[in-house]
Amino acid sequence: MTIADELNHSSTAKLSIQSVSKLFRGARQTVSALEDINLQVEDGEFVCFLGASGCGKSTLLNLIAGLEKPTEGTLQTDGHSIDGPGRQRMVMFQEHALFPWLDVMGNVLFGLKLKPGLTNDDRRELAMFYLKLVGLENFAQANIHELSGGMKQRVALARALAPNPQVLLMDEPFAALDAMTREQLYADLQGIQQKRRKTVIFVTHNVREAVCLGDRVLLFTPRPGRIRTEFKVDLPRPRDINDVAVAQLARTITDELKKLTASA
Ligand SMILES: Nc1ncnc2c1ncn2[C@@H]1O[C@H](COP(=O)(O)OP(=O)(O)OP(=O)(O)O)[C@@H](O)[C@H]1O
Repeated sequence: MTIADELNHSSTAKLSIQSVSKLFRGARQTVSALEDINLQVEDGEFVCFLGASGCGKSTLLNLIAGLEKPTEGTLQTDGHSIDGPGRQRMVMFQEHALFPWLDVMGNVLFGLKLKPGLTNDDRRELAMFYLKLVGLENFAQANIHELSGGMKQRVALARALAPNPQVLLMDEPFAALDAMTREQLYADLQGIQQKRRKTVIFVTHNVREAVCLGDRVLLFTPRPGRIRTEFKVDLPRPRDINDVAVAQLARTITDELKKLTASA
């Protein structure tokens, strides 16, 4: 791909998960982290995984990332088997996992290191494009320790987006931030998704966050981890987390989650 292709075209892919189970076998016990997971995610769809601790949300995200292998079943993007990590599926974690010895630009460039067919100037242009997208164009030379928590997560987002992955995997990316910073990031993330549409899997415990961001919210229950039901979110965008309609749907989902967890 040329730099023009990179800038003008945002890659995305369908995700297909069929009959996936995951067992963690330990010396003393075996944990059924996921059982019989079937899921189709459309090109450019934003899907939130919601559920209590230990119901397998992160395990499923790690399987999609290729960081873990399923015990049974198959995972594919656009018909291609997922059998290891790759730059088509980038992960963003709760802790920014940035390199403190590199500046902001260096961190975003790191994500582009393995991208073939680009000159160093191309890579810098791309990195700057993504820093602008997350509102950090004036901080390219800043040190990581000079940034606030929200700014660090913006750098992590720019780094994850820069290789132009088909799928963006976000594991509670805003959980450690204060409420006001989070609200700003909800708005920004929706804006970014409008400009650079990706297939997004977003893990959260926060029901309102899921309703604010997701096209679809999947509810998980534990032991064994299963997807029990789903809600389509048809509210207009951009959504505000304090909006009455968001709060109402969040209430309905919370009630359902409580029922499911009690019966699990
Ligand atoms: N590497 C591992 N080895 C053994 N057990 C594991 C491993 N990873 C996860 N588990 C177990 O699998 C189950 C699902 O864990 P997972 O982290 O996927 O849940 P989760 O829904 O993401 O939880 P949380 O919301 O707390 O992050 C849990 O019982 C957990 O203890």
